[in-house]
Amino acid sequence: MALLEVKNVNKKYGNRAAMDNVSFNVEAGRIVGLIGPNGAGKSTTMRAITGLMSYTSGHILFDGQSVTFNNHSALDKIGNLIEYPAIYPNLTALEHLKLYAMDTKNPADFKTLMKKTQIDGDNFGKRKAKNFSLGMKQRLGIAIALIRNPKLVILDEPMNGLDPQSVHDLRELIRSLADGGVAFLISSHLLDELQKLVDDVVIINHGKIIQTATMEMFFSQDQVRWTLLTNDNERALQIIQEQDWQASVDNGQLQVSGADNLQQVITAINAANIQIESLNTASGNLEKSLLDMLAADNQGE
Ligand SMILES: Nc1ncnc2c1ncn2[C@@H]1O[C@H](COP(=O)(O)OP(=O)(O)OP(=O)(O)O)[C@@H](O)[C@H]1O
Repeated sequence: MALLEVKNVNKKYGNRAAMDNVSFNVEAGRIVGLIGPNGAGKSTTMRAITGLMSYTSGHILFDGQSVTFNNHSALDKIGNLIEYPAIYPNLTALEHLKLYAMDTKNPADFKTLMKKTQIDGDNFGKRKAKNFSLGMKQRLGIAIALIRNPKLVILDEPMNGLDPQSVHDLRELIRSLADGGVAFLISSHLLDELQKLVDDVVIINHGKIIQTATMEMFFSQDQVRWTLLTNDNERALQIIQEQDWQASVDNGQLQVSGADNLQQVITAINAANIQIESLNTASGNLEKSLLDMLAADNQGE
């Protein structure tokens, strides 16, 4: 059984469906990216899972227990950074943890938690939160989310406003916590960053889930495999299409897919006396794949 099961959940604001038959699972220890354009329904979905909001129909099961607006018992095992926890300017990191642990029966060991979330270094110590950088506050927020030893942590746009080093540190932190068995559901607009982090993607558009896949599956559907620059792209395009492979010219580069291997492509182009000036194996690009998928979904409406 999945750790989190969201099944056929609907949520309406007036006549407008913010969640339209939303279904997806989160397995233990997986990092799942909830991705979609502005207004797609990401925050609404996250709020429903944390019991912060009622939903019209469907069900949400966490660790086998039902989560609704009126039933929060499962929530002891879900940490979240949706409604940002209050950070008190005059308290240190440790004082925050003590405060947030007050209503918790078995809080995480503070020392271990501080080490895990890297809020134990010289930078923290006796410093008060008013002197923390955004990245430090973000790590403290995650530490607070982890105080109940949750099995799932939900993070809404956790990388917003962070500098590249802090984004990198946060990514490493999330990965190490997931390796320790904590599952994550993360929304972010920073798709390059998300791509480096997540195991699974759930794509939402206009309140509907349009795809759920592992990151690997997602990119195996991404057809572009090689990018080539030749001294005669138009002719090379023709040659490739004659072989029944797929090709297009994009930004002055040939995008090729469908051949069994790169050598076949090179051989065919060389045989036509066309010079290859550069070539790259295209790695999957979440942003491009997502934009293509949304364009197709929006067109189908
Ligand atoms: N309290 C509310 N009352 C009425 N409509 C709402 C409310 N909250 C959200 N909506 C609408 O529901 C839809 C989904 O909003 P939601 O905030 O979940 O999207 P999102 O994917 O999180 O967007 P963003 O990336 O911009 O935060 C949007 O059309 C939004 O305008």
